[in-house]
Amino acid sequence: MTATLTEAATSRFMRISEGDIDAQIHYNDAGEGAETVVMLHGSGPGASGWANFHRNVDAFVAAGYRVVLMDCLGWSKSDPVVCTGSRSDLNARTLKGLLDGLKLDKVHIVGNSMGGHSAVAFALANPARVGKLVLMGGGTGGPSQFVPMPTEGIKLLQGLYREPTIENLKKMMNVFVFDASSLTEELFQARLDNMLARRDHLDNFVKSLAANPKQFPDQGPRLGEIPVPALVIWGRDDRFVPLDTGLRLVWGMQNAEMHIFNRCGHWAQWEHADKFNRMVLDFLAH
Ligand SMILES: O=C(O)CCC(=O)/C=C/C=C(\O)C(=O)O
Repeated sequence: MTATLTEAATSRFMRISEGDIDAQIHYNDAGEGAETVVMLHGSGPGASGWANFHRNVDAFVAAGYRVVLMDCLGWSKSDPVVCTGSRSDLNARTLKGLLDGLKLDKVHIVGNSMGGHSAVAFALANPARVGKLVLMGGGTGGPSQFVPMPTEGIKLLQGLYREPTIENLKKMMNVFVFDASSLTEELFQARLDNMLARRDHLDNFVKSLAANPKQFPDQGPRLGEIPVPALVIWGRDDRFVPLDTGLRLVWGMQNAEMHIFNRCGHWAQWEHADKFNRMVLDFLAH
């Protein structure tokens, strides 16, 4: 039986020099498999690889994968940044620097929300380095055709960056998931602690938005360049990035399929962790 992994035991740092990036990156590294799965977190205040994927790491390591959770610049224990261009491209360049440092030629990528946007940017810039893609609630196939943008969830997220209070955090997280009764005081507190530990990250996100409100440009016109197998996973009740933007990804990519969970918000990997883990592991293996 595999022992439960901890954030502290898997925590690592690396200095990265990649183009205009010269920064220290934090990541978690677990397992020793021949194939590696990189997991990329979303853009909420206090997000991190571990916060987003703590219900998934064990299952992937137990299935024989090495799992790397990269904390993007501007989140968690990675260096601060003000991003005035495409944050998807910035994250993709950072990931390239990390993979070069780890001497990993090819990886599978699981991206949550902003992580999905960044995974698509990485696949477009480094096509030979991606095995399979799993995109959950993200990928930037363009704006929703049905839901006013920015969505209710994104407005709450930006409000929380501007005023990082427990009240605003609860408002955002209640919209995050389908079943808000699954959110515990312990989870709120952990997220609040993460957020307030790095006020510089919060301030920098607000400055980045002021400099460039379109941090995640539409990659829709280039989706057809992506040939690798892609599994698109969405929550029917996603109030951050609406379901129809997921359909556009399946429409655009050469080799994509989609699974929609009902009774599921923006965090499928957490709300439906067991089924998510089984489905993604099956997709990676076949
Ligand atoms: O603005 C977008 O399109 C992306 C929004 C996003 O990444 C939100 C993610 C939130 C989390 O996953 C989180 O805070 O844990």
